Amino acid sequence: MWRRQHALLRRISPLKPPTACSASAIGCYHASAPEGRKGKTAPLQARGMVDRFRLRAKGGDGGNGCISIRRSRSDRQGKPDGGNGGRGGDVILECSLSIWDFSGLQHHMKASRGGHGVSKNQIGTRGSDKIAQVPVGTVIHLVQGEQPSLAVNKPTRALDPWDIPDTVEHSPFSSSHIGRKMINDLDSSLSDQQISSKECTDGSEGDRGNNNQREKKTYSMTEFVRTEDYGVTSYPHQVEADENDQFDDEDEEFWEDEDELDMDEEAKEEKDEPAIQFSIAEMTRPGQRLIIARGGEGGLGNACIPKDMRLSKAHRQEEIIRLSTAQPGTETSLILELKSIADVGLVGLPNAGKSTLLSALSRARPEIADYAFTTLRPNIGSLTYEDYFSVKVADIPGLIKGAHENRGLGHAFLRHIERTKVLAYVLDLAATLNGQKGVPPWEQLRDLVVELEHYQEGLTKRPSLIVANKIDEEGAEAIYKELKKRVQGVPIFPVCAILQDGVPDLRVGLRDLMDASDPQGVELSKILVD
Ligand SMILES: Nc1nc2c(ncn2[C@@H]2O[C@H](COP(=O)(O)OP(=O)(O)OP(=O)(O)O)[C@@H](O)[C@H]2O)c(=O)[nH]1
Repeated sequence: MWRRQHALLRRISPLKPPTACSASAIGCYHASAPEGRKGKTAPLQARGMVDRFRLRAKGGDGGNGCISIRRSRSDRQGKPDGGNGGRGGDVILECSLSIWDFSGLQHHMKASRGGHGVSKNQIGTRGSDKIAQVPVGTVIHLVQGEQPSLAVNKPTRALDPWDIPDTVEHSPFSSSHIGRKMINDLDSSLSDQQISSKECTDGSEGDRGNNNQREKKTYSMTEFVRTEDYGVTSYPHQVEADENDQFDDEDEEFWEDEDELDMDEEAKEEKDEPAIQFSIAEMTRPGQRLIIARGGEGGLGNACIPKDMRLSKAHRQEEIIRLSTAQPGTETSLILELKSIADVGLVGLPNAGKSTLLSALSRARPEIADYAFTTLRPNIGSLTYEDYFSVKVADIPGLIKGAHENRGLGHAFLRHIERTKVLAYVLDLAATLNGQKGVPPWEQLRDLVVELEHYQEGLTKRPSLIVANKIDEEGAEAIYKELKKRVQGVPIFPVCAILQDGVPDLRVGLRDLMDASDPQGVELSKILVD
């Protein structure tokens, strides 16, 4: 049990889980106090952000077509009247502004299967889709399976009974034309079977066909898209609830893998790494939808199978069985990663006043307290200028010296500033004042630059400025003067975030930096440290 929880914690956080065998500690980040500031540390709370998530998804299998003969007094020989099976549901990710991280997601998601066809030409129900909401800025890495595709809203042709979801409908006619088209589509999809399932990674042919080709022919409103950014999309077959899914437990193979995944998580992740296709898609706009696993097509009912197939009786029987068998849904294994999208990234040691500054600059109200690691997840605020120019500012949890060795909260959150255009180093002028055993601001700056460079080479070359915070504290003025002497090349703004002193100038400074044609980053050689 502990082993599984341990593996789970390792999976969602790059940090080492607590060593004590306490179930209550699961899900908490172990945050050590920064150097020189021991004593007050954040209480361990199970509210850490989940910004990396491993997800396995399976589309619902299609329902089988029905083979049935309807006889009557006047027609002793009878006519085929078996309905088509319904299509399985899709697993869909939807981008939402109201979601912060992946903590609400399930590691395994499965859409429900389509209903089987029934006699009297009744088609099976379409399986319900499974929709999960993810935050804006979600990047998707493909570990295994099919490329996800975006659902694009396009005018579609008139619905025929095959398209109507979630209903058992009477098919008005068993059109042999439709039947032939479906058979052709089915044949082409079977001949193009691709190896997508886990069992087939060794290159041998698998039973699972790639539904994509057939899918594209039958449904014209979906398109294969890679890493492209579409606007709000909608999907006509959406059904949220999956509670009454009578078929959920049927695919045991899929759920059996859960144990395997948890038990050998670390080993498996390492093994999988080389195969990962990084950043295959990004979800950047609210409402955007991405189909990550497709439902399988339903089998054909014998009413749809044309009589004039020129086959021997035995072969015809075989062919009918083949055509009436539904296709399985596709399976995918993904890693979701959250990279916030902001223009300005606030970086600083814990307690430097980043969250206070964010609340002074914007309407964001992050948690503020006088202990280190109050911020456990990134906060984003919006700074709007008089000309309605808007800048997004991200406040990430504090960095400490040695973060690249997994100290403090480590580098886990730096991905949130990877995309920012401008960096604002928030330095605490009061760290060494009033008997505090903190680090002087120029050393804070050096440590931050080293950590950022450890995370990503060249990151500190971005346009940067320095916020010398807590200028209101006694003795801070002298430290500020010393800082100006010791650091060259970037603008420094003295600020008291708590009273909002110097904040208007900082706003202008940030704007100038965004607009500047040749702004500079912080260079280690231009920081004088004893
Ligand atoms: N005197 C003074 N105190 C400040 C100022 N800005 C912030 N503080 C205080 O510094 C402490 C830490 O502020 P936070 O905004 O939580 O600092 P942080 O950098 O977000 O801290 P982490 O969440 O640990 O990363 C709080 O007690 C604030 O009230 C300031 O300008 N002057």
